[in-house]
Amino acid sequence: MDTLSRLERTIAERRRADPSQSYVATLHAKGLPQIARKLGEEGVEAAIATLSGSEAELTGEAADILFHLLVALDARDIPFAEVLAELDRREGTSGLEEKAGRTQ
Ligand SMILES: N=c1c2ncn([C@@H]3O[C@H](COP(=O)(O)OP(=O)(O)OP(=O)(O)O)[C@@H](O)[C@H]3O)c2ncn1[C@@H]1O[C@H](COP(=O)(O)O)[C@@H](O)[C@H]1O
Repeated sequence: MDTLSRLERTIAERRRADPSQSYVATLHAKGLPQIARKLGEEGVEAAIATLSGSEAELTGEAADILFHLLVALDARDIPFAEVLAELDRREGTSGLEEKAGRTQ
């Protein structure tokens, strides 16, 4: 099992844990708005690190954003496999075609 799949499984397990013992459970106890807020914050922090952070800082922010994205997907009951399937669907199609399809 790969790293993201293992993390996805851990996050699903920790969802119902004691919030005093689990960061994932703490996020769930605070609700979907907090889960969405953390994902947004991590996105901004990753963007800032892209512009002005060290390689280590951007690597850390990238890990944070993947973690918080998996928490958000789990909270909405969307398997990560569905995201991968969507990427597979786009494979071989130019990003410009994809963009044009979305604006039609
Ligand atoms: N990969 C992660 C992971 N990455 C980042 N984080 C947490 O995400 C938060 C990042 O938010 P910030 O940088 O804003 O830090 P913060 O101010 O402490 O966060 P907030 O209090 O504002 O939420 C930090 O608290 C990190 O500890 C993670 N917490 C957990 N995991 C994984 O999830 C598993 C389950 O964790 P628990 O639910 O705690 O058992 C762990 O074993 C890890 O594998």
